[in-house]
Amino acid sequence: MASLAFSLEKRVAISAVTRACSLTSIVFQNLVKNETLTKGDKSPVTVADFSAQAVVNAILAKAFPDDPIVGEEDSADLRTPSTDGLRKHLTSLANDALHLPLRSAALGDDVAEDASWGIGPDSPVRSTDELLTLIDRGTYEGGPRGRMWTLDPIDGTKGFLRGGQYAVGLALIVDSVVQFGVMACPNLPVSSTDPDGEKGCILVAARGQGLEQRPLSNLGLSKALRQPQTLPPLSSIALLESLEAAHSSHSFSGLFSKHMGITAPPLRMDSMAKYACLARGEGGLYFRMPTKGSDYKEKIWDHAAGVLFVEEAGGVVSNLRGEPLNFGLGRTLGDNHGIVACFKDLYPQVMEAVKKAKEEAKDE
Ligand SMILES: Nc1ncnc2c1ncn2[C@@H]1O[C@H](COP(=O)(O)O)[C@@H](OP(=O)(O)O)[C@H]1O
Ligand SMILES: [Mg+2]
Ligand SMILES: [Mg+2]
Ligand SMILES: [Mg+2]
Repeated sequence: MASLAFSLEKRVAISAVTRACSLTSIVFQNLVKNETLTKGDKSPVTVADFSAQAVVNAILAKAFPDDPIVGEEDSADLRTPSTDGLRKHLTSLANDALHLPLRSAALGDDVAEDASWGIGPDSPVRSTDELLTLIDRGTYEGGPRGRMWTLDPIDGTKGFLRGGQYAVGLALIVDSVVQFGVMACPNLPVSSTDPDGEKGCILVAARGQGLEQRPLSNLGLSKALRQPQTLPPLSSIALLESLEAAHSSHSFSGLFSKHMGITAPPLRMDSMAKYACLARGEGGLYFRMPTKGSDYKEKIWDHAAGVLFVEEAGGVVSNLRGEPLNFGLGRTLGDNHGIVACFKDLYPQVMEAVKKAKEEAKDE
């Protein structure tokens, strides 16, 4: 990334998501069962989701005080007497992450942190009330105009709980277009060709400036990423999809794969790490189809950074009608017509197979 566009956003965002990851790892190692709540929509949320949102929002609030934030979590469930213990734990986790030593320019100027963002050992201690208020900075409604951040403090909470893939995802949207994004994936192998090797990476992209990856263990080590430029044979393509059958129809993706001529088994994993994998050249295709009868609307924080990564890596993302995803409709992507992301050259074939799979599904 040679250009200076979004260089401050990049330093701030890397600082924020890596500090959030330090606390999610600690929580995973000491996971206390009664610190996982079930939300109104029946999905899980843990003390790590809330604390990570507080940390990222605290840093954004200092560095970009005028920018609104569309974040997944809010503090309502934390303001009841039964969550006293959880609130206390959140307060210590968030303060510990914000007080970690400042990372200096020795790592490289583009990741050097700044004490004016309210971080480092000398930064103030935040009270529980302040942290709950910071979580609620994420309640912005979104919309078509202006600058806004969108944050998923833990994407793939189910993956996080089972020791699988999860991500901390943060993106900057300007006038409905995702311009900048970061994604930290603590359980993702640094090298796709060495699945048993070092795990934990952060991917960063700014529109028009490409995609890069750094190991979480050494933020100074940046590597540019691009999808392979030549279309791989269909026999080597695997479809990336949710592990959770309730999040994406596995039966429809099976039909679709048949019409595509994909023979490899699907690559199922939790979270937006699927976008990171695709952008790194793994799989070749990411597919998401609402289950029958579902009225779920996709959330902007689940897709913003990932869509930018795939586009910067030379791929294409659309809904299953062939329309681009619209990040200017509010907190959701609007009516849910599924999502597909793939190599550009593969896209016409993909849309043809979607059409055939839809026709076949109609007859079932
Ligand atoms: N019925 C549903 N259909 C599609 N996505 C859903 C869903 N219920 C929850 N999700 C979203 O799926 C995300 C996880 O993505 P994936 O299925 O690719 O692992 C969840 O993010 P969180 O874990 O941040 O809540 C949640 O936003
Ligand atoms: Mg959630
Ligand atoms: Mg999510
Ligand atoms: Mg989440």
